[in-house]
Amino acid sequence: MRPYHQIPILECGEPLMEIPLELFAVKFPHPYEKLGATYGDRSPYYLRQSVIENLIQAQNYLQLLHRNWRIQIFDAYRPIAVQQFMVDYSFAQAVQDRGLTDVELSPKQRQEIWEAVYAIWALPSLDEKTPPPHSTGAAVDVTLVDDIGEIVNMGSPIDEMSERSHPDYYANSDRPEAQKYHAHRQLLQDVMLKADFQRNPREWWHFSIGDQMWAWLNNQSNPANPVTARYGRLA
Ligand SMILES: C[C@@H](N)C(=O)N[C@H](C)C(=O)O
Ligand SMILES: [Zn+2]
Repeated sequence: MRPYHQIPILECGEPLMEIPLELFAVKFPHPYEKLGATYGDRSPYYLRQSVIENLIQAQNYLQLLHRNWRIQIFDAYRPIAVQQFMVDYSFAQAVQDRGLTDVELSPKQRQEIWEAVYAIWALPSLDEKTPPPHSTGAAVDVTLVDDIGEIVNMGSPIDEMSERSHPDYYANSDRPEAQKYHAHRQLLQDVMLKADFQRNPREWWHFSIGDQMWAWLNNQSNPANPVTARYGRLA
């Protein structure tokens, strides 16, 4: 259980729709499809209708500051089966990165790796009260591309299982490079928050509106006006 799972969900029934990809930059081929994840009759480029509207707003704010920059969509809707696929993939990858195989893992090593996996991935829970954020169609993983179509350097890749994924990892550095990464992360956060998204406190790239994490973060900063989640699990 994460703290945001205490938030009640009052599903509003808003449809899941295809993101108008021509308006944004898009990570292609999709990183999880490339690994073999399957989406049935939907694709990872779906979100709830008003989440798409807010994402367009965020990009409009961005373009007031940098006329030809765009939000790049890395991932959006994720069925529970894909959440499970990515959790299993990330565990296997972490085992391999340590130069080990599954059968060689001690119970302590196994536990450490699962902790690292679940530090950035949500549990693929089938309980309707604790849906993984992307399975609600309310969460999106994004970065920025500049006017020549280059990905803006945020100082670490999306989905890296390390401290560098923390939004403020570079906040207090004296290194000019690090200060630039932090400024880029702040710019992404500023335009997304201006369009009412909230950012996952553990990941510089993950934003959502209307799910439990969003409601919990809103309630942390504005306890006098508590909100509930309006989007629950879709698949
Ligand atoms: C790991 C990243 N892509 C992500 O989406 N993390 C959140 C917490 C999730 O799994 O919902
Ligand atoms: Zn995410």
